[in-house]
Parts: sequence; structure tokens; C-alpha cells
Amino acid sequence: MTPRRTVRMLHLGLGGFFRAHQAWYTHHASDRWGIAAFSNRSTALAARLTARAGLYTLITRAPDGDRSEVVESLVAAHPGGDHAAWLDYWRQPELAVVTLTVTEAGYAHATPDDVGTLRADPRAPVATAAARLLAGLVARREAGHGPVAIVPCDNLPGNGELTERVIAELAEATGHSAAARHAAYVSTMVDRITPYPTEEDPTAVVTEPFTEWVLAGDFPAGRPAWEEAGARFVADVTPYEDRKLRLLNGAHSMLAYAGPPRGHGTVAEAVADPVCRAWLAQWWEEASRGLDFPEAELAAYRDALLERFANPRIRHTLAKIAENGLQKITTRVLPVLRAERERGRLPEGAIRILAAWLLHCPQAALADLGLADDGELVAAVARHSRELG
Ligand SMILES: NC(=O)c1ccc[n+]([C@@H]2O[C@H](COP(=O)([O-])OP(=O)(O)OC[C@H]3O[C@@H](n4cnc5c(N)ncnc54)[C@H](O)[C@@H]3O)[C@@H](O)[C@H]2O)c1
Ligand SMILES: O=P(O)(O)OC[C@@H](O)[C@@H](O)[C@H](O)[C@H](O)CO
Repeated sequence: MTPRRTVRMLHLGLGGFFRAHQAWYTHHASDRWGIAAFSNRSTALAARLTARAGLYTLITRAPDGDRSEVVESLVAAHPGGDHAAWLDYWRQPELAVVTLTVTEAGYAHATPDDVGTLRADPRAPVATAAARLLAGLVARREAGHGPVAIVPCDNLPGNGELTERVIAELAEATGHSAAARHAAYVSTMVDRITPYPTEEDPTAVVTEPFTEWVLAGDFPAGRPAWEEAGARFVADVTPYEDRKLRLLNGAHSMLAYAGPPRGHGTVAEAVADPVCRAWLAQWWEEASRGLDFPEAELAAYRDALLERFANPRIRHTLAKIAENGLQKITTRVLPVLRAERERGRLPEGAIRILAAWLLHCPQAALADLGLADDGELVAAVARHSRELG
């Protein structure tokens, strides 16, 4: 029998993307690291994964067929509320890497409750991602073990620097600054289109064949040999991040806000519409200016993106992509819009995304009323909004 993997990696955010990306790279690295993953709050998925010893199926869905594999790197799954287990992993000398997929909202500052708790007793349960990470670092330092690498894998520019800043500010406010320095913060560009899991088996995840991971930073206690699965380690992740966040995620945001008023519910439906494709081309032209890659490489990247978006067998819903719009527009569209204005241009592609987002904002209210899934009704509301000016 193959020996069980030792937990050397912790993950926060037991979503579909973690299972399609970081866990998959770790599964394909020959050094066989084990991962213990925690949900944010929910208990059901962790229980299901625990019942099958962490094993789950990853379905790689190409336009012409599926490939299934059982991923073995996840060896323990816990509900986020199990704070005692969380701190215990940090106290293990073997722990070396902590990855995160907590969505853009997960990088918010800790709540006043968490700040008070960390000041009074850093072992007591806390809820926000920043507070959980700092509590872990305090536990590790107290246990006398060396620093670990913290590796955020969310679509935010400078995600390593951002995480370091949020934790340092919290540490300063709670008297744990030395613990905040007990880590190296790694910045990453992550890419693999992974729709929200809707399979009959909720542990299974469907993803696309394309995958990319570019990382910059130190790993003071080592790391899995992710490069064996294609990960790249670079000195500066910024150019890769700018290219991906603007061309892929910026385009996703455009489709997410401009697609539904034209009756589209998924990325593939929207890019089959010549009008949306023309809007996409206009955005890409503006967003490509200033990216630090040769034009031929950018053209190939955009062509590949169009093929990925058009994969008719990946059901990537625009409603899910539209979430957390303010943060996404701020980091992906505004820099392009501002740069174009500085060049004296009126960037119609970027302005269209802004306009579509402003039009979409009332949909958050429709979601609160439980009406957001009725595409025809949503389109009619948008039509009325336009008529009302
Ligand atoms: N799905 C993709 O195609 C993809 C690709 C690249 C990057 N990402 C990044 O991964 C993130 C998660 O994507 P997913 O597809 O796994 O989504 P998901 O909805 O399946 O999972 C989201 C995870 O984040 C956790 N979470 C949500 N809000 C949180 C908070 N405030 N604090 C802590 N944890 C929180 C949830 O518990 C859940 O585990 C995205 O927001 C994005 O930044 C996703
Ligand atoms: O929530 P976001 O915008 O960070 O992500 C929504 C999608 O654009 C995103 O998940 C992409 O599918 C992904 O970034 C592809 O790698």
C-alpha cells in the first residue's frame, strides 16, 4: 500500500478552484505532500470529503470530451469553525506552506470582534481570514518552529503584498507584530476556469484543460515540486498578473455585466454573440496597451482566451462571475481606463464595462428578492431601467 502523505500544506477556502488548481499541482508533484484544507464556515463539504478520506474526482472538460482523475493530495478536510484543529496544524514542525482561495472579499480587514479576541487570547476562535492566519502564526511562533510561506491564490493584483499588509496591520493593532513577520508572503498569478461545482457528487469538480500558475517569493521551509506539473517561479509576477487580470478577468467582467441584458447566461453563450465579441475586441485592444509582452505573444494569448471562453461544455455562469463587482472593476478596469485617459483617449471598451456594471448594480437587489435567476425578467428590468434613463 502507498504510504499516506504527511500534511505539510494547509489551505483555507475549500472551494472548487482549490480542488482544480493547487491540490491538482500538489497531486502531480512527485514529492507527495499532503494538504489539510479548511472551509470558510460550511460543514457539509468537509464532512463529505472526510467520509472519502479526502479523495475526489477532477473532471477535465475539453470541447471534445472529458478526462477524469482521482486527486490524492487532500488528506484532511475540516469545517472552518474547527479552530483548534487549524491551530494544531500550525504547531506541527513539518508545516511549510499555507495557500488561500478566499475570494476578493476574504482580504478585508479583520472585524472588530476578531481584533478584540486576538488581543485578549490569540488561541480563541476568530472568523476572518486575516485573523485566522495571524492566530496560526502566533501559534507557530509559540511552538518554536520556523517561518512558513503564505501563498494567496485569488485574482487580486499583488496578492502576496496585500496579504502581508493586511496581516501586518492586524498584528500591529493586536500586539503580535513579531508573529506577522514569521512568514514569507508569495505573490501568484493563478489561472484555470473552474465553474461553481454543480455535479451530482458535490465533491467532484469540473475544470478546463488549460492551467497556469506563476509564483514569486520565498519558501523558507520548502515547497512541493509544483514545477513538475507546470508551475513557474519568477522574480516578479506583475506582468503575468496584469495580462491575466486585464485580458481574462476584465473580459469576464465585461461579459458578466453586458451579456445578461442581451439574454446570455454563460460565458460561452455571450462569446457566440458577434456583438459581444466586437465589444471584447475593443476592450482587449485598450487593455493590451501597456502590457509588458511582445504584441505577437499578446495576440496568441487573446486567441487562446477566445477558444477557452467558447468551450461549449464548460457552463460558466455570468451571474457567479458578476459577484464582488466593485473590487473587480477597481483593479481590472480602472487602471486601463485611467491610462487611456492619460494618453488622451476616450476608451469606449472600458467605459462600456463601467456602464454595464452600473446598469447591473440593481441586480444585486433582485438577487436579494430571489428573482436574479429569471433571465427574461432580469432583461426586462434592465430594459425599463434604460427607458427611465
Ligand atoms: N473558479 C475559478 O475559475 C478561479 C480561477 C482563478 C482564481 N480563482 C480564485 O479563487 C476564488 C475562489 O473560487 P472558487 O471557484 O473556488 O469559488 P467557490 O465559491 O467554490 O469557493 C469560494 C471559497 O472561498 C471561501 N470564502 C468565501 N468568502 C470568504 C471569506 N470572506 N473569508 C474566507 N473564505 C471565504 C468559501 O468558503 C469557499 O471555500 C475566486 O474568488 C478567485 O479569486 C477562481
Ligand atoms: O471572482 P473572480 O472575478 O476573481 O473570478 C471569476 C472568473 O473570472 C474567474 O474565476 C476565472 O474563471 C478565473 O480567473 C480563470 O482563471
